[in-house]
Amino acid sequence: MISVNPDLISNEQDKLDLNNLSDEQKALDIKNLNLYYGEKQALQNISMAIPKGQVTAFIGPSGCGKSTLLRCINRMNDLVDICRIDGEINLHGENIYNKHVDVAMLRRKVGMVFQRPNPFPKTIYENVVYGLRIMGENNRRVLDEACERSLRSAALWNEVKDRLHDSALGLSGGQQQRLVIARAIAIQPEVLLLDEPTSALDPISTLTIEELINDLKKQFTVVIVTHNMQQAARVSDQTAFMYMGDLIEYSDTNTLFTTPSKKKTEDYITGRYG
Ligand SMILES: Nc1ncnc2c1ncn2[C@@H]1O[C@H](COP(=O)(O)OP(=O)(O)OP(=O)(O)O)[C@@H](O)[C@H]1O
Repeated sequence: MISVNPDLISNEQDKLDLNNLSDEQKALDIKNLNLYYGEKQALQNISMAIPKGQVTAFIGPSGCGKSTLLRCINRMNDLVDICRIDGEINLHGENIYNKHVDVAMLRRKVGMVFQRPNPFPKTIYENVVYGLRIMGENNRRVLDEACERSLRSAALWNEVKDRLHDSALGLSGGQQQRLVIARAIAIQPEVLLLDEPTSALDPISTLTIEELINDLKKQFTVVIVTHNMQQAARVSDQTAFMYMGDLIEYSDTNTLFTTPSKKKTEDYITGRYG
């Protein structure tokens, strides 16, 4: 049995009705999304609304389309030549797949952190302020403030404040992953996508990142892909279970792990297949 973080087991009346979120409550609204890699369809008619200021987890067996769906949210799949998408992902009521959408601008609003920490071979400071510099910000005071604020938000400030000008490559894996999170949040995105952010980390670093995720949702909407059901149960407010490109069940995390409504979900969470 998967144990759900008791902090997340809210009263019935506090639960969001995921099928009837108001526009103000929605960070993202995915509608009838289909995705094909060449001939192969990898996502089938996905519709779901992702609430603001919460953590939403995508879970499901390997190859079910979790990362593909996550990558759709900041159009990372545009980089895959054979990929074709129809349907909508609305951010502030506008479909991010509309022709005139500036993808660089979209990725400022929707940041992403990958499985393996990928700091640039630069100093800790330059990693954090990288996005701001690209946006043309060179004011030292602004950069210093953003650096400290982002490192504090990423729970890394105390560990690195005396070596901001050392290479980021000298940090441990867990510190590097928090640095990459600091880099992603320095430009103050609205949504943070985390693609298996702890799968390359040891248990202590994993715990630190999970605690961090809980804090990040005070400032950002977080969407996380995880292989690890316990992790989804610990960190997310709602969970989407996917299977072979279909969204099988999407509900608040407590309900999904304790009283799933679909047989496939139950089989998965009880370990009947993985
Ligand atoms: N670039 C690509 N080209 C062709 N097929 C792809 C590509 N990326 C993913 N796929 C296929 O799409 C399907 C979904 O893959 P995806 O990586 O989204 O699954 P996943 O649920 O994240 O899996 P995992 O947990 O193993 O990372 C799989 O069948 C995969 O082989």
